Amino acid sequence: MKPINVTNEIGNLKKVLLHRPGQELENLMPEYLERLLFDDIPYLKIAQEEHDAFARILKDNGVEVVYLEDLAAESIGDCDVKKMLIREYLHEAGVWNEKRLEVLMDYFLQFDKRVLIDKMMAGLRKTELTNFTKRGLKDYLDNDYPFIIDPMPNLYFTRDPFASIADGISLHKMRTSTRNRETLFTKYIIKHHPDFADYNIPLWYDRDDRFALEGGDILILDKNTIAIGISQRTDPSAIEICADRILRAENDFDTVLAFDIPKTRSFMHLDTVFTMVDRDKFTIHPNIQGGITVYALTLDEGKIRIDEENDTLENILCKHLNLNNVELIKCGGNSPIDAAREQWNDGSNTLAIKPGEVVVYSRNYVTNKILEERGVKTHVIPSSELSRGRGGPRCMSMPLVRDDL
Ligand SMILES: NC(=O)NCCC[C@H](N)C(=O)O
Repeated sequence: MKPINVTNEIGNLKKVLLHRPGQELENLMPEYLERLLFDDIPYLKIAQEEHDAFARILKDNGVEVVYLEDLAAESIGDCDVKKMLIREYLHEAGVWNEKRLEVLMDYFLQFDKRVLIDKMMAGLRKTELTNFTKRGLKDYLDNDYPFIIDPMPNLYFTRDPFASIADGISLHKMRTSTRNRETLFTKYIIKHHPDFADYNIPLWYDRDDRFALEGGDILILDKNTIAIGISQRTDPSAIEICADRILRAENDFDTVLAFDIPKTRSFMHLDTVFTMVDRDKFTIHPNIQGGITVYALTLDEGKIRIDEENDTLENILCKHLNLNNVELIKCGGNSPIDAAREQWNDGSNTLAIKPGEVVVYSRNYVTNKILEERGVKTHVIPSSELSRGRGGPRCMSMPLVRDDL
């Protein structure tokens, strides 16, 4: 079996990548929430219990669950790789002072692989380093800043740093430096992990590419069609570059639909406002139904051709997915109050585990009831704490293998 195979959004989910939230959440402080892209501080113990319930539901439904932290640790086959990873991690965390680098290399090298990965993810408090002394000018200026290395609290949103597409991945350049560091783990996994390294996995985008692209914006609507959001997190030029590479490769994809969505935090990624739940059913944020523009990117005589689609979202989806009818299921139904509240908690962000079966957050009960009434089976997970990071079940998962449809 190829290590990556994803040609749709809703086929039987076979293997998925998660990250169990860890100490990185305990390093969140009110002062720095905005920069770290959080709106509140989850209670770690309960967040872990909720996350375990998520993983349990997936496993009970035949999905193999693998964890980012395990794969990253298993990628460190020898001491050279370990050193390379730590060095790159430190550089990307903004450490450049030679003396500080040396001390931190020694600090991280003392740990076994799995503990090392947890430590890297958690970040480093000044109090954890015995004899922390001021080295660079920055240390004098940041006197009150409690971290030597920032935590990576968004890691449990495995949807974003890379996306599985056909037998390859797009490895992302993230919009913000806090999230860009996350993609380093994927880089090492595909290069060094025994389950991935031998496959020469195609890269449709790379973290060294110039423009921002995030996985929450990428939805594989069917084996021919990929949707990518032009959003607060994803640049149009990144979509063109990625589309060009995918459309030229040997696979069935022939169209990339670029959805121009509002560039605001509440619309963050395309999957914040639009997910696929069945062959012809989608959840949506009520506000996108009327007013979004979609551009169809195809290859025409070896060059990317762009067509602006001037039609309703329903008609655009019917046309490209060869369907007679599609159902758009509004988050929160017809009540603007329920819609706003449940949208805040990712009511439109569902993870399909097979056609017409999705994982959803318990707190979005209005939307969940509507889904059930429309014939969609919901697997409900607890959601008091996980939702505080502003992502739902789709954001918290990256499919590695799905059945083709
Ligand atoms: N695909 C997604 O919408 N992921 C959710 C990411 C939430 C995270 N706190 C962020 O702002 O990046």
